[in-house]
Amino acid sequence: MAHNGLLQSDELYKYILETNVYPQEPEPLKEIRALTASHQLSFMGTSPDAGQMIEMLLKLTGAKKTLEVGVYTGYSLLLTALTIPEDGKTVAIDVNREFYEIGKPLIDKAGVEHKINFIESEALPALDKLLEDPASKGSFDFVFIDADKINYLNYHEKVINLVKVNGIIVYDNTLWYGSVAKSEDLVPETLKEGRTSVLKFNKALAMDSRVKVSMAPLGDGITICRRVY
Ligand SMILES: C[S@@+](CC[C@H](N)C(=O)[O-])C[C@H]1O[C@@H](n2cnc3c(N)ncnc32)[C@H](O)[C@@H]1O
Repeated sequence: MAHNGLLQSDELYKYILETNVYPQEPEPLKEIRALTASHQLSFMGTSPDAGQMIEMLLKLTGAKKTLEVGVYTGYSLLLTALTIPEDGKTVAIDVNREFYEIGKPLIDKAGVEHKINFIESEALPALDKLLEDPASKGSFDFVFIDADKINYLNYHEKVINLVKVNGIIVYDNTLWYGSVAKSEDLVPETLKEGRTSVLKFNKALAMDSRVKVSMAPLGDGITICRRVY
């Protein structure tokens, strides 16, 4: 989800984007970002600075088999498909196919659609289905969660069993526009529900011995988890 200025100063964020995010952003990602900019929910798109970190993690871990929950128009999905190897595969779940169809022509143009298995579904039953398949359990190198915040803890309980030991799970929006660090009376009404979910999630994750976590102030916060056992 895009940054809205609460987390860092606009000047600093602009500096980061202009200095090393935009110059390194691949052309297909620039195109999908531009295409999404006119959509009424464009604030939902993954921030390019968070995307840059995801690309680095995918490369560093040599990720070949990945899972994404929350596709929207496909910025993070296209980034993943461009980054994993030619024989890599990514399973992408979203309840809304129409959003995915907006970006799909650019995914096709980039020639990476053969790496993508898009599943149109509510995420929890789709994850349960994956868990029923012995070949999926503990098999994913990398998981990206970027859907409804209220379910983050539910998603965590599923994907912790889908990702490999030492595999990575990245959660988006874990600083919720910077609202997590503000007292509730200063938080706009529209952010309160998400803030409550994110606060609960962040606290639970910090106590979870199955993962080691690192929170980074990219976009409006990403939490990077490594499955320990
Ligand atoms: C923040 S957007 C994802 C942004 C995307 N990662 C990108 O790079 O542009 C959240 C997406 O999650 C999907 N979503 C929300 N709740 C969901 C649910 N319960 N199950 C599946 N998808 C869901 C929405 O349809 C939306 O497309």
